[in-house]
Amino acid sequence: MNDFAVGSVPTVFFIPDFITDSEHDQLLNNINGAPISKWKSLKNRRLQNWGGVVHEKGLIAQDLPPWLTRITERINEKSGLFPSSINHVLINEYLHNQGIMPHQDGPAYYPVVAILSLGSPVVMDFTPHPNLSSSTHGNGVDDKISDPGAAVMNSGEQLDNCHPFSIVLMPRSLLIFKDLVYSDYLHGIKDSEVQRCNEAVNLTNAQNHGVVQQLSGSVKALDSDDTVIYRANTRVSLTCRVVTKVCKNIFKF
Ligand SMILES: O=C(O)CCC(=O)C(=O)O
Ligand SMILES: [Fe+2]
Repeated sequence: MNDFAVGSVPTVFFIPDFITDSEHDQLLNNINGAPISKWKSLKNRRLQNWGGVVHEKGLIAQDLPPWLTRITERINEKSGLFPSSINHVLINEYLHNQGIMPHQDGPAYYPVVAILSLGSPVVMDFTPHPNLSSSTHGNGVDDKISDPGAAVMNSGEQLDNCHPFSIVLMPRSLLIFKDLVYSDYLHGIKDSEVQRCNEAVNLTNAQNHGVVQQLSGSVKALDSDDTVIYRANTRVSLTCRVVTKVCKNIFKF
């Protein structure tokens, strides 16, 4: 995996062409073919929850469908970073002007997350927030937003190696982050249609994939010489994780 480490903060890995074009399209077909009742609408995106419900006491597990285990098993094998089979997949769908507020994933999950991207590229921003590491709750399913205003650092010491960074998530790519970045950073996607990526840790790679360009015209909060991505269509992502505690025999009395 070290071949795929990106940026200067350890524990972030990016594999640009993790799946083929046809696997990409098959996944989208399966996702779009799921019953409409499988979608849960949130304020700024909609999602499908696979693997069961993440409950306070653990996962009330349901088997993942074969079209998902095919991919989660490959992620497990290739990364070697998960302690057991991936048992939970959250599928998020974002329209071209939707995003996800900066947040930290809940403590129910083992601190490694793999995000497979489909559809439109987006920029994911990471912001250090060491104060959060021991203070979050929730299951990561709801839009639980940590207050970015609370990101006040009491001293610079802890942050010597911690600075904000961003990554361009191209379709078919796999992002994995863990440990420090999982616990001490917030991650989010801006809800803007044009996203700045001048300093993305994988900019060269994104340029090679032809997903970035120079800003044309003027866009609020962006400079004329900014390198950007234009989100022309919908993005769908698969957030794959391990819920360590699984409720067994929940309906057995
Ligand atoms: O869609 C993404 O890339 C990120 C999703 C995410 O952060 C989450 O579901 O916790
Ligand atoms: Fe997340």
